[in-house]
Amino acid sequence: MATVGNSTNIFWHQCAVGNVDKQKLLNQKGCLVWITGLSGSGKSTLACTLGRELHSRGKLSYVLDGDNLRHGLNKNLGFSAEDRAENIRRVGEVGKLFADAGLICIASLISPYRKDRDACRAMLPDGTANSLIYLQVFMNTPLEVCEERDAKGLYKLARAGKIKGFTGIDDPYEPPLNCEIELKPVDGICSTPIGMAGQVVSYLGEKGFLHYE
Ligand SMILES: Nc1ncnc2c1ncn2[C@@H]1O[C@H](COP(=O)(O)OS(=O)(=O)O)[C@@H](OP(=O)(O)O)[C@H]1O
Ligand SMILES: Nc1ncnc2c1ncn2[C@@H]1O[C@H](COP(=O)(O)OP(=O)(O)O)[C@@H](O)[C@H]1O
Repeated sequence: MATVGNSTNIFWHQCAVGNVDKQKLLNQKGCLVWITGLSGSGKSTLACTLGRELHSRGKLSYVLDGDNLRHGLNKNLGFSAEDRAENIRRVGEVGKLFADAGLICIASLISPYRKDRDACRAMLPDGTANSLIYLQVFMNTPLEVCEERDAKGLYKLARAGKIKGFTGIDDPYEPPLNCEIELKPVDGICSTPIGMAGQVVSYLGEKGFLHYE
């Protein structure tokens, strides 16, 4: 019997089929690939391209996109630091469930605060002994490039003061200190989405996530 948060007198029910069985079934290892970066840095594009690349290799993945989840699961949250923290916490918990189901879960959220991202990392075990793992990908696209792209016109609105608390303009973004993969332009040129997804696929392959033995 346990007390967790505001839940008292609760019990953990163990199921017979565990995450190792599911990973064996799928011949892959469950994990949470967490993509962080500014709005317009290319997170969603990378997430979807990575999902497609994995699918073409017969690997099951699922994309949790911040913008999309705010249409449902997280529609009661805004962009205050507290709401962003709750947004990241919920997506971390959902990502953990997908990873537990044996999937390569790909989360793409701005997730501007280091402590919120680190809290998600801490939710998943450290990857030893076939356990689940959290891998952080930093889309280190400079603000000038994101603002120049301005695919949704939000930077223009933020600069005009019509959106308050916009990340990178009048709200903070804390770059990761401990990411597994950093993707940034070389000599001012961004790699293609397929090139970036290829880097992540290679990393997953090298670390043994694309098969189970
Ligand atoms: N104030 C403010 N700051 C940043 N972004 C804003 C804001 N208001 C709306 N948007 C839109 O919301 C998308 C980011 O949602 P996230 O859930 O990823 O944000 S966070 O992780 O909780 O910070 C973000 O999507 P992306 O551009 O895909 O990052 C924007 O479309
Ligand atoms: N690697 C890339 N090179 C050039 N443009 C890109 C790249 N990745 C994404 N884009 C473009 O940048 C814009 C923002 O991409 P998006 O994936 O929506 O970013 P985010 O999810 O971080 O807001 C889109 O117009 C997209 O086509």
